[in-house]
Amino acid sequence: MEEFELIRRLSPSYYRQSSVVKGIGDDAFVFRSSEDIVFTTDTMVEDVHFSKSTMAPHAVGYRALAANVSDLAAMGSEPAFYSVSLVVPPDWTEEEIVELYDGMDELGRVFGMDLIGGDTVSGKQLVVAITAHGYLQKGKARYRSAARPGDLLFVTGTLGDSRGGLEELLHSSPPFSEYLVQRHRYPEPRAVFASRLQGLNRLCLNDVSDGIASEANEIASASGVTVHVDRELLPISESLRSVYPEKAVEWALSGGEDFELLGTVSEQEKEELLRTAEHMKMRVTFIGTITSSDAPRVLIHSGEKAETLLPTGYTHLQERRSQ
Ligand SMILES: Nc1ncnc2c1ncn2[C@@H]1O[C@H](COP(=O)(O)OP(=O)(O)OP(=O)(O)O)[C@@H](O)[C@H]1O
Ligand SMILES: Cc1ncc(C[n+]2csc(CCOP(=O)(O)O)c2C)c(N)n1
Ligand SMILES: [Mg+2]
Ligand SMILES: [Mg+2]
Ligand SMILES: [Mg+2]
Repeated sequence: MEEFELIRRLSPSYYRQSSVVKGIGDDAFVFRSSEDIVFTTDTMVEDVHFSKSTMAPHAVGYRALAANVSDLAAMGSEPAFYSVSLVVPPDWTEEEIVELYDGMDELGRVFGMDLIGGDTVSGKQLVVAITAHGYLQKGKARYRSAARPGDLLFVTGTLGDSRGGLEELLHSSPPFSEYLVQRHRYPEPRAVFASRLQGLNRLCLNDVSDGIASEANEIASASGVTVHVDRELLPISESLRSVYPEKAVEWALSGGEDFELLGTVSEQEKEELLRTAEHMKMRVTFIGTITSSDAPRVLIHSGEKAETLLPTGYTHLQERRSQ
């Protein structure tokens, strides 16, 4: 495999976004805009975010882009572009890299996104670093700091399935549940839902990459509020409950990589949010409330009992913290 020939093979033959001025092929990409623009970047590394036993190249590409689209959704934006920096180890073939790009394009197509450039270098492990861009109506970015006392806490889809799927892939052959494996490999970032909510006056959004224990704490800190989560209301799929009954709640809280949206909405705008979800046949579950606070935190309630929910979940570089 040779760098320039690979780039030629990976370059799109046309662009879906009409704002493209100069696509792949010069020193950089150019587009024209009069709207607010969102930029985000997330990276996937072999043997950290996936391994050859958990995911085929197609799913690696799909999920690397899905993680980025999920952050565009969490800002309320409409996905438009992505660029890809690739570190390719010797054991990955050209066909596997092409498959990885096919996986990205499968998701890119859903949102009308264009691949607009990137970089290709050789190295020891596969690394896919994506930067994605989205459009926003002016002033409509959905911040973690937008939660207010009296809001309702909601989450899209179901939680913990991705962690269940990973367990299946690492420890159970054949897997008990194809559904869980699919949810791990092919998450559905909620960008259409988020961009259809641009009419709401105020909305707080955060996407679930590390688990809601972590994401709810980010909302509490950024907004200066207490987030209350009701353990009994967590949306957990039938599959996860039946295959991993003892682990389901723990993984719903801190399994991570669900790429659902966790957010807060006012009582007044709740109905519009629900109507939008129903129209898309997408599950939205209200799982708690927001109250004012001098010390931002997350409380998890179970019947009469309430305890602090700490931001547990996957944290990179954790072993270096004490150094
Ligand atoms: N190495 C870095 N250099 C500069 N900014 C960074 C770096 N890593 C993260 N950030 C910034 O920190 C903020 C939070 O990033 P973080 O990656 O935690 O969010 P996320 O993408 O929602 O979470 P996750 O990576 O778990 O999906 C973002 O504004 C991000 O751009
Ligand atoms: C082979 C393999 N081992 C472990 C995991 C679990 N995992 C890796 S990164 C992450 C959190 C999100 O990362 P980030 O903060 O970078 O978005 C999780 C839950 C996996 N997916 N594959
Ligand atoms: Mg990130
Ligand atoms: Mg995020
Ligand atoms: Mg992210």
